[in-house]
Amino acid sequence: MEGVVSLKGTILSTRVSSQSLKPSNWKSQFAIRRSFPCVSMDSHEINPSICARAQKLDSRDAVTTVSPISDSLEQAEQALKIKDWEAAMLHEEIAASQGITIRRRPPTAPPLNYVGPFEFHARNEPNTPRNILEEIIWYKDIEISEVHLPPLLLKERSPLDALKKALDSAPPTRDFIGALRAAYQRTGLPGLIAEVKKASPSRGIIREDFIPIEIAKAYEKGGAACLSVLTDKKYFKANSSCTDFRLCPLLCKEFIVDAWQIYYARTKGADAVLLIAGVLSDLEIRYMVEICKTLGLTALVEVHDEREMDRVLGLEGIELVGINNRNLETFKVDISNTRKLLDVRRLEIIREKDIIVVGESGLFTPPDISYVQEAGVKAVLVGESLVKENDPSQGITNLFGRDISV
Ligand SMILES: O=P(O)(O)OC[C@@H](O)[C@@H](O)c1c[nH]c2ccccc12
Repeated sequence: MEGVVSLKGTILSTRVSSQSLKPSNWKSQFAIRRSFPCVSMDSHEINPSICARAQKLDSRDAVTTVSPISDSLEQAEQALKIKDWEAAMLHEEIAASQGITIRRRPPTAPPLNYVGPFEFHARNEPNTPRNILEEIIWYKDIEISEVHLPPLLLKERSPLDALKKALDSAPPTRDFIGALRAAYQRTGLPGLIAEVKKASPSRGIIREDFIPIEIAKAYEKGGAACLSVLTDKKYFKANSSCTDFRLCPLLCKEFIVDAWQIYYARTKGADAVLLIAGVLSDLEIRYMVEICKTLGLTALVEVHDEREMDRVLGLEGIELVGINNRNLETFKVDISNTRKLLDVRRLEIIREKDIIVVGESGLFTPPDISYVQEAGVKAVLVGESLVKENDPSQGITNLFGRDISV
């Protein structure tokens, strides 16, 4: 069985035999030291016993140095994978303590994406995703890191070092929030983030003749302040990575579970990325928002319920918050969700922190736009109602009840 392991920054291909793991001895075979290059764990955020385990088990983003006591690389690889899996289990504990119901990985066995002896792990009930968001998240992990996409794994085709190098010559990012503010001031209506998406798990194929660049151009002509491009291939049928149209500022709409994806999006022309609070812990959001800032990207942090909203409003450095009217676990859409989350107390925090709120999903008519605007949003994210129009540019005029391009 083929396996790949990165030791001391070198990518090495190894052959992993199904026999190579002996659970009783893998821990004693190797000394594993890890360091935390950029994450500091605030002990006040996490309960002390978790914190103690965190120090023991370390973080998924840690840099790993392995000193093989025996000369078997295969066993080193297995030890690393088990360690990683243990750390992921710790993550689940932290996430659960913050009310996150989406499990990042199957709970009762190492995830499907692990090769080697774990490939025969049981497909029992807890290892079946409970809803579509969980399924997407589990698959995303496989897609970016472990699954064998020919000829190489996605992450290994573009390792972080290569992405960082590519960024040295990348054009600067454009001001996503600035564009939304300017549109709001110019039109008196919420700034439009117009979404380029071919399909979704809830709606199926939305548009058959789907040419992203044509749709993007029509959006810009119709007065969109920013674009959003869905890049998930399996569930949203995207046919490109975050295409850099070089039109208005661009949001790369991905299910981000790994900081590597942020770098990748930046090299593909993104000016902003989506962070979903229902999937990411507070620490991860803070960490990823910091990465975004160093890369000049805007983070749109998406919430769906009150608990997520309060978590996100309590974090430092948040500038753009999206309220998704669609429950990604059930697909139910209800635009009154925007109003429900924007009560007087939260609106006050939003004003104090100078946060822009984006109303997302299920917006089809001028009354829908007025409704979320009155609730307090200064921007909207709209896909389906525009994509399915023959002329998406005219779709924008219909949506706002007037031509917002002038
Ligand atoms: O097509 P709609 O209902 O106008 O929705 C657009 C956008 O809000 C939706 O695509 C979306 C919002 N958040 C997401 C997170 C992942 C995938 C998709 C989304």
